[in-house]
Amino acid sequence: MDEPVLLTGAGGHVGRTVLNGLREEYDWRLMFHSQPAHEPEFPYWTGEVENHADVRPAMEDVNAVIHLAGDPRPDAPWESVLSNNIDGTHTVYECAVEAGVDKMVFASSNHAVGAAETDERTPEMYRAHDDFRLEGDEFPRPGNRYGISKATGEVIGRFFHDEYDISVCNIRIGNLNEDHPPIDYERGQAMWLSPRDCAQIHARALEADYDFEIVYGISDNDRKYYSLERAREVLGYDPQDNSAEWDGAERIDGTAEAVNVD
Ligand SMILES: NC(=O)C1=CN([C@@H]2O[C@H](COP(=O)(O)OP(=O)(O)OC[C@H]3O[C@@H](n4cnc5c(N)ncnc54)[C@H](O)[C@@H]3O)[C@@H](O)[C@H]2O)C=CC1
Ligand SMILES: O=C1O[C@H](COP(=O)(O)O)[C@@H](O)[C@H](O)[C@H]1O
Repeated sequence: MDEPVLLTGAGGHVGRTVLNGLREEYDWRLMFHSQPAHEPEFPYWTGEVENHADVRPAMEDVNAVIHLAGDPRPDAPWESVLSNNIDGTHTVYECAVEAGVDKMVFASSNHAVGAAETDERTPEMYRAHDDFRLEGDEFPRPGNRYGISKATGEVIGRFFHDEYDISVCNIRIGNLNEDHPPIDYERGQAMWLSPRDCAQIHARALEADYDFEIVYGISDNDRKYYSLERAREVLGYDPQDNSAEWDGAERIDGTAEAVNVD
């Protein structure tokens, strides 16, 4: 893709991971919440994603958007997710279609289906021998208000795709909080997304052809309970990492390849 790509939430953890992995690959436009500490190497804008006047100028000449900005806290209060996540995502879509953007990649979350992890299924579903999988075509089942906001973001995308024909890929991101799998946390190891797999799935989502998709964004973890089939089939995603290859913060085979964020 030669045309500019807008990255919202560029200063956050996922944003820095995507940019770090794909810096050379795209003509980036960045959106930050507030003035970044260091001068960015790409054109950038600052502001609130729920504010049309802040977002619209950043969309000019943009072909695709990776929309990450929002409140990422699973325990975020309703007022915050309503404004930052739901209203913000609606405004980003509105500005995108006004500007003629072709493609939106939206940071959805495992929490859009968090309540599928029932007492009956857990903790077995977090273990490698268990073959339960969520495919991505099931009805959302959020376990908190943050999850409601992410499921709503997917539905907002459905509307804008059907009404305005923008291509939409919702990536239900698992856990990208460290550059190694979470320690002593089976659920987190099951949904770990390594930094390089994070960069790859976003690149594939920018390059692939699709109408409206929901895929899971995790590494190829032995413990997984999210299917990677749709991401492989539609995006050509080919994850390189697996939380089972790690012992705590160290790779079992001793290689130190991968994966720093900054
Ligand atoms: N880190 C993870 O493991 C996961 C993250 N996600 C999603 O990925 C996205 C990025 O998450 P992280 O980078 O981890 O969070 P983060 O908090 O590090 O980054 C979010 C960025 O969005 C900005 N932001 C928040 N509200 C804004 C607003 N109203 N207007 C403009 N900018 C705003 C923040 O200032 C921050 O720079 C979020 O949408 C989150 O829900 C989803 C699943 C897992
Ligand atoms: O959507 C998100 O999910 C990750 C993983 O969830 P957790 O319940 O295991 O922490 C979370 O850490 C991140 O903040 C959130 O945005």
